Amino acid sequence: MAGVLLRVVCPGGNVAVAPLFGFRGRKFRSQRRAKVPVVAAAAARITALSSAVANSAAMTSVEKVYEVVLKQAALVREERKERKKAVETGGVSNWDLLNESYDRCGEVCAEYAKTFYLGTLLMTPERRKAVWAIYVWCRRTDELVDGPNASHITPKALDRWGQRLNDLFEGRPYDMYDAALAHTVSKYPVDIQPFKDMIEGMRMDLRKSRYQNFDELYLYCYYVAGTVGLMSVPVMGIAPESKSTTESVYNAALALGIANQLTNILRDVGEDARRGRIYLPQDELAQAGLSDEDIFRGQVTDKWRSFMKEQIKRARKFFDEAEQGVKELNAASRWPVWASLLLYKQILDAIEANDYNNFTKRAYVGKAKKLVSLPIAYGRAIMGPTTSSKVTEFASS
Ligand SMILES: CC(C)=CCC/C(C)=C/CC/C(C)=C/CC/C(C)=C/[C@@H]1[C@@H](COP(=O)(O)OP(=O)(O)O)[C@]1(C)CC/C=C(\C)CC/C=C(\C)CCC=C(C)C
Ligand SMILES: [Mn+2]
Repeated sequence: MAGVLLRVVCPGGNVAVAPLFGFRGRKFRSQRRAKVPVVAAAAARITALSSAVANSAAMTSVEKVYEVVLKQAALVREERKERKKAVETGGVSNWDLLNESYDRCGEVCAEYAKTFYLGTLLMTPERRKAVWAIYVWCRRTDELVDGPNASHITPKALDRWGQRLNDLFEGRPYDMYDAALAHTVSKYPVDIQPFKDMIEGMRMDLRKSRYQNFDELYLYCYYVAGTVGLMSVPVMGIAPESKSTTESVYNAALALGIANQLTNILRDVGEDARRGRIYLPQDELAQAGLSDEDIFRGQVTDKWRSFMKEQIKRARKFFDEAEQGVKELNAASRWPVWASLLLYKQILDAIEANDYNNFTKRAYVGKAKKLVSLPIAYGRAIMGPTTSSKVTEFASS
């Protein structure tokens, strides 16, 4: 019987291995996917194309990332066709332990990310648990380079984290948190690629503290945040009545991640500079007559205001692109995603309200505005997919 073994490191270091849940004859998604040769062929063709093309140095980051989006969309599109019935959830032999794993993920999400947690409470219980599991893995990955032990992290440690990810996707989770994600990826058509790419983003954070141009910054934003969008779409679900191409929905999810990360960078300029990190593109700083020293000095000048206005304008463009895709999501997912989008986007308004002083003032959205955003998000969420038929599905054959 294929099963998920929970490897629990006990006090004193010995490892207990407990069957968490056995899938009676069930194949894990990665094994099950082999049953769908079309998916493997589509993915192989796109991988071959993307690796051939990706070798050409001329590819921009947007083109490189779009290759990933095409592959993700192809995988999900084929799974949607194959998934004739609701995903069976049987075969789990220890629901209590699994539900405790999900509950622990929910506690971490509530503790570390109140805004996202608020969004997940607007979801169906099944989707909420899956997003909690994804959130915890993302947070743990970010904490490797952003958390209290960041100074000890090495590329080798990231290699081990990547191996642990492979094990998780193959149904061998290391701990309770991994077990929740192992169940989530066996239940939803979530692919491992965005998770691997997020780890690549952490490698980038280890070796890079400056970004020469927006092409470099875009790739970083894809790695650490656009990936979250790609991870989330299979769980959020695309509305059955949507006429949009899968690629366009994935592009919107990618755009939301990019928009969030750009906003995060603009919010944390002072905090990041104090850690010796400047994510803002060097060429754009120079064009605005600004230097790293201006950022370390932390003075709000007219040059800085003018530079920040352009940066905020670009971040808003990515939010606008993301908004095109939210209405294509499953009805049950639109409210939390609208809420999360509107709340994060308002950080840009807060930076403007602070007269662009993101050196010493942390822009945030107050409780009143958060509360007002919920009914506004609900009103947006009622609007469903565009009914006009769009470009036919990308010909993956
Ligand atoms: C309801 C909802 C949107 C849920 C998504 C929750 C989720 C899985 C979030 C993961 C966030 C995370 C911890 C990622 C690790 C790397 C990281 C820290 C990314 C930055 C997030 C901000 O974290 P925080 O505010 O805590 O910042 P600090 O670490 O304190 O500096 C990021 C800015 C990226 C977050 C990216 C997203 C939430 C993208 C979400 C996109 C979707 C859900 C796609 C929706 C689909 C369409 C079609 C639009
Ligand atoms: Mn962080």
